[in-house]
Amino acid sequence: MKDKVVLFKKIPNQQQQLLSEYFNLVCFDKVDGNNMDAFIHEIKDADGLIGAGVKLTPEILDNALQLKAISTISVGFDHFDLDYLNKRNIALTNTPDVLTNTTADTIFTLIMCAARRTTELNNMVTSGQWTNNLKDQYFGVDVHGKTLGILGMGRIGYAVAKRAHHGFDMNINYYNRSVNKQAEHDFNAEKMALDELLTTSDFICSILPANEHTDLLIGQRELDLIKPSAIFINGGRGNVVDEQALAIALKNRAIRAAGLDVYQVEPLPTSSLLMSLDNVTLFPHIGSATAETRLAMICSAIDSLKAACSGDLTQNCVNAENITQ
Ligand SMILES: NC(=O)C1=CN([C@@H]2O[C@H](COP(=O)(O)OP(=O)(O)OC[C@H]3O[C@@H](n4cnc5c(N)ncnc54)[C@H](OP(=O)(O)O)[C@@H]3O)[C@@H](O)[C@H]2O)C=CC1
Ligand SMILES: O=CC(=O)O
Repeated sequence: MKDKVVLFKKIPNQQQQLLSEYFNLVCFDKVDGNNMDAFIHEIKDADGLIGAGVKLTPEILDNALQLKAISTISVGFDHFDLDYLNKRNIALTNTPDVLTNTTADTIFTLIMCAARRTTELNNMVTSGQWTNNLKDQYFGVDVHGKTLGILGMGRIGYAVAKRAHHGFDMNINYYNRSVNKQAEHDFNAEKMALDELLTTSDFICSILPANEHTDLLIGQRELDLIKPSAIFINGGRGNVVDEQALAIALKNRAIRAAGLDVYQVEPLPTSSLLMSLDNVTLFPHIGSATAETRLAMICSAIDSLKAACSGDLTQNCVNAENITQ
């Protein structure tokens, strides 16, 4: 008999068809407060779940009595309680690698936009205020040749460093727990303590995942260490940074500018101070959002779910070592 799988995100028909050939499939285009009861009813006898954008709490998953595997269509998995999944012996798979280059492209776009003030200048043109040759008060700063400090030299950090080093002649510093020998070899990257990286970098770029050690890693004390001429980028997770303290630092020009794709609360509330600042570029969490990459993520998530449901935990299973077969 086929395993029962509940899909909780709209995916293209072709990929949905693939899933239904392999599994007994139940589909939800999305799950929210309006259809949570129906979703909970369907997961009661499900073997697998696949989707994105829903925080599947222990309270919800307690209803899924025979669940073997969850496949999240994202590389980040901080919206799951891993200890709980381990206790329940539920495998969790994610989608690393296929989104690395696209996310690095997005992060580099933020670096460029923040440095060259593209949002501010675009608004100036479209509001009809471009009436003369621009004075130096509108000039940006160079990116090439500067020092980039990367928080989180993992897959995406490495891909950002590659663009920065080879494309823009940037010096690369990084903060990580482990040494990234590849980055040190390929880009002459230097591993540093956090404080040293913050005080010496012209661009600081966080691509850290959310975990208990990274929560509010960049608070007021750390922001105070950043050079007033420096630019702060966050493409990892919003809870790494004290967003209110960052907004105040930007407002006071204690930091030149910022480029953000992720926030403590998403979607970013309209009441956020960040919304009223002209020295910040705000993206709506679109790091991996190209047509090609989102499709690749869906395909990867399907392959990993098939593997995990059949007992093969070698494909992108983040808690393989805690699952007993
Ligand atoms: N904006 C967007 O749309 C996207 C955001 N992301 C985010 O980017 C994150 C990174 O993705 P990816 O590069 O593939 O993941 P990796 O696991 O390859 O990289 C994460 C890096 O962070 C480091 N790290 C983790 N915890 C700490 C810590 N406490 N202190 C210092 N360093 C730490 C890790 O090294 P070490 O453990 O040795 O310290 C590792 O080098 C994802 O988890 C996700 O949250 C990903 C894709 C798209
Ligand atoms: O934030 C996106 C992800 O894939 O993680």
